[in-house]
Amino acid sequence: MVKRFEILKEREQGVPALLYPDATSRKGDSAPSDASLVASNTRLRIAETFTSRQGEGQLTGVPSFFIRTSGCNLRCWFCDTPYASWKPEGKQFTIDSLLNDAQNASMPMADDRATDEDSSRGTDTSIRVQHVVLTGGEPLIAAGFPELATTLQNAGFHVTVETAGTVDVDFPCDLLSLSPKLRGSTPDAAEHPTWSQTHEERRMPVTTMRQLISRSSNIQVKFVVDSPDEFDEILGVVADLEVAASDVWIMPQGVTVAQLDAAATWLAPWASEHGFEYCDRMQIRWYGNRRGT
Ligand SMILES: C[S@@+](CC[C@H](N)C(=O)[O-])C[C@H]1O[C@@H](n2cnc3c(N)ncnc32)[C@H](O)[C@@H]1O
Ligand SMILES: Nc1nc2[nH]cc(C(=O)O)c2c(=O)[nH]1
Ligand code: SF4
Ligand SMILES: [Mg+2]
Repeated sequence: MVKRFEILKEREQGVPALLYPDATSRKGDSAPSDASLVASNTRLRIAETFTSRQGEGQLTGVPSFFIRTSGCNLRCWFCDTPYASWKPEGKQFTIDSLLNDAQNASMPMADDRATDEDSSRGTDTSIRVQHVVLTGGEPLIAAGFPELATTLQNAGFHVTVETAGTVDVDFPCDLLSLSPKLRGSTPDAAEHPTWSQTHEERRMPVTTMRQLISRSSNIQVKFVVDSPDEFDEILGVVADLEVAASDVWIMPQGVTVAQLDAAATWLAPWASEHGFEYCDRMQIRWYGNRRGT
């Protein structure tokens, strides 16, 4: 099921996690385009768009254009983007304008987002992005989402979808990044009685997740772990989803380097024991917990 990407080979060989060493290394001079792409005036509520490096999972390091839809059907107490869930913000964007923004997205090699590897290249060349990450909030509940994913893919972008996987929506993507929500994600019942119950009812529809997985050519299943009390639930869900251990990524709950470092001491060895990948949240280490990174 897993499609291996060049980036993976590069990472395994210790080569800097960057797909395009210079601006001329990709096909053509401009961003991906396709005459057959579907033009659309459909609008989606978007909390933010930004260009950054993928910070999590199998494509870590890859320059990407992020589109964050606003609104979520869950309420994780730890949600690091409350402006797309608890208190959704954002304006309506047409699919056309999002495609246009993705096609114009580039990352200066020498800006403050550059990694040490980039700086050591001694270049200030900009690179265009070929990867789009559709995230949220919960992207799958946004009206027009399948059309957005289709449009971006038809235009030549590699599309990653970040989702909690609670609704059975059919959409195209190149990487399904599924993050099932464990019981530790449920908000406090006394503080949020309604959302606590709704979240609990919605968070783990295994049959729906299996459907999403069955339609995807490449997957990663990312569990956010706040405590060792969640280990048994992870093992149960991995068995129910029937996914390979190598597709499972164990990610610490946390938005500071101190939290990530503390969690790694007890979480990374457990992941390794079970043959799971460990998912450090590199964007926190590169940029801090800043909106738009
Ligand atoms: C904000 S969510 C949006 C996509 C979707 N709603 C979901 O949860 O997968 C993007 C990613 O951030 C993760 N995440 C959110 N808050 C986090 C936190 N405090 N610590 C670690 N990961 C977190 C989610 O599990 C998911 O993998
Ligand atoms: N750099 C960076 N990488 C990410 N990978 C998944 C993200 C998300 O919020 O879905 C994310 C994000 O917000 N920033
Ligand atoms: S499912 Fe994702 S966006 Fe929704 S509250 Fe949880 S972490 Fe936030
Ligand atoms: Mg994020």
